[in-house]
Amino acid sequence: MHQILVADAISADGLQPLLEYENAILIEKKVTDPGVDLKNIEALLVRSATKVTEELLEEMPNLKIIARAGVGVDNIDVNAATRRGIIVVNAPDGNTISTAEHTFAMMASLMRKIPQAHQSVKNLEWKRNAFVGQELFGKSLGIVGLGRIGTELAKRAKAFGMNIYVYDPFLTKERAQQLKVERCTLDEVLRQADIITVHTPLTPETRGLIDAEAIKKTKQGVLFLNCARGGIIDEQALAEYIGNGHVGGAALDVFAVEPPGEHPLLKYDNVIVTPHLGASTKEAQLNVATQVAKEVRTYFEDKPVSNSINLPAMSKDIYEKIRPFHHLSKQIGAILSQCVRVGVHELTITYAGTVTELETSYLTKALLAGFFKDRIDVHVNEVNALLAAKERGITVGEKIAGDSFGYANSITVVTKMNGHQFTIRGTYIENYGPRIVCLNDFNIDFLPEGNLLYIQHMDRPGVIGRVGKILGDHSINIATMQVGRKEIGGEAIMILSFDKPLEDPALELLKTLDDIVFITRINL
Ligand SMILES: NC(=O)c1ccc[n+]([C@@H]2O[C@H](COP(=O)([O-])OP(=O)(O)OC[C@H]3O[C@@H](n4cnc5c(N)ncnc54)[C@H](O)[C@@H]3O)[C@@H](O)[C@H]2O)c1
Ligand SMILES: O=C(O)CC[C@@H](O)C(=O)O
Repeated sequence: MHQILVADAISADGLQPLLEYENAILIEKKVTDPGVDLKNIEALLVRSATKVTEELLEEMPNLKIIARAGVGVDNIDVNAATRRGIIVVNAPDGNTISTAEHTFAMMASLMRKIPQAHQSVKNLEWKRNAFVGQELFGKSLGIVGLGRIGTELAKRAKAFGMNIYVYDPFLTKERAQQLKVERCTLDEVLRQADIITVHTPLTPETRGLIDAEAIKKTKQGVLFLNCARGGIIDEQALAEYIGNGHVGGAALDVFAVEPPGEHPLLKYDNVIVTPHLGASTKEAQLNVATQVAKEVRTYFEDKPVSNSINLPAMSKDIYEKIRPFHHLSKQIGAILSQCVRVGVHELTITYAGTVTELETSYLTKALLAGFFKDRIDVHVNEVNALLAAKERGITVGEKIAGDSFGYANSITVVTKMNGHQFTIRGTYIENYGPRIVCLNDFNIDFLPEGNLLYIQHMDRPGVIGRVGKILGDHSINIATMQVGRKEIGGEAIMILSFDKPLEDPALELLKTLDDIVFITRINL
């Protein structure tokens, strides 16, 4: 049973895919609540309240997936999760419309002073002259960050007759033309806009993007909106420029620290605020909860997740194509690890034939995950495989080759250690399955599954018989046996498979046989 901790308030209807999943137990508690057994939690579902820090991850050794029911993952230490092989997924578009609508509502409210007028009437006043506003029509809206939310906002602002100026380093000319917005530098946006709104993620680059220097360049009376993340607009600078009258007002849904407490910005009448409500609609909460619940279930069903922050995205169709090679790569890595029981410093993986049409970097990571599986304490998967190799000084190379050795496809790994090298090649044969076709430069053909024994020996009469006798004496049934050699009388190999793991006494006796060069169990 997978234990899933729902640590923040997440729509119960949206959690349905997990509630209906017979292999999961849902625990709806905060991470700090007494009695929560963090050690056994395998999936953690959060919004923005729970801070998923490295310290928290240390207390959760079995955690495999963190799901953020929303867009921003700045409350999650993604690097720490990646190091531990924990997949981080989010719900990137479930709350786009709600947040764009909220930003629009904040902009309209700020321009028409609706919150202030509302409060005044509630205070039994009737001051019609005190709340003269401005029209949106004909005004210039500067959008910093034209992603999902920025784009939806731009469409709505266009419909209100606003002129849109956008700064987004990743916005193409074609896309700007299509959306009928003007592509500008940040300086141009700052100088031309009557209202400036930010819709970027909070990153080291965007933190303080709108600072005192930037605000100085804006028009007298400019209005600022922040419904993205606190900190993109420097709050101290904003307070200073509202205080000196240069900035005409601001509408803020987010703060650098939430809740903001006694904050200098809160004392100004021309600053309107909401408590991080951008995504707080029934529709958005249902969307994001359903998206992440499906992702977590998909993950536990061993299928590819679609919205991972730290794994390449893959559609179901692509995954179906890559799946057999993914399995083969893992098995190759595991065989390599068990055949080469010394430290390695270089691994080169070469792909040839039909497999090259797929995302081979994902296969390389799978091979490394198989390689590290029984070698190191850390749980290694496709998320942290490259990092695990780097941390251990292993250079990983990936190549595409034209020659697939007569097969429709081939995956070959060559590893280097102490002046030697070891090669394994596998292929996937349609309607037949995965096969290992080369092991330590010997041509062979075996299924990489189950309890195997790899014996390298001299090609002399009687060796196979003596091996068979020892196994028979220990009541070990040989399920399959494949042999290969390079030349008559030289070295040869045999790969045996058994119905149950080979036990130590038989292995030790086999090692004493003449003509045996190398022998090792391979458990897959
Ligand atoms: N208030 C809320 O409740 C709420 C709800 C949803 C999202 N958000 C916030 O809004 C942000 C945007 O969401 P989205 O779904 O539109 O994300 P998105 O990824 O679709 O868009 C982000 C855009 O920012 C641009 N960008 C990145 N760095 C930039 C930079 N230095 N300067 C200018 N542009 C830059 C990107 O190119 C991208 O187009 C999220 O990261 C999240 O923090 C807040
Ligand atoms: O969980 C929320 O309500 C906030 C979500 C929002 O900040 C996001 O980044 O998606």
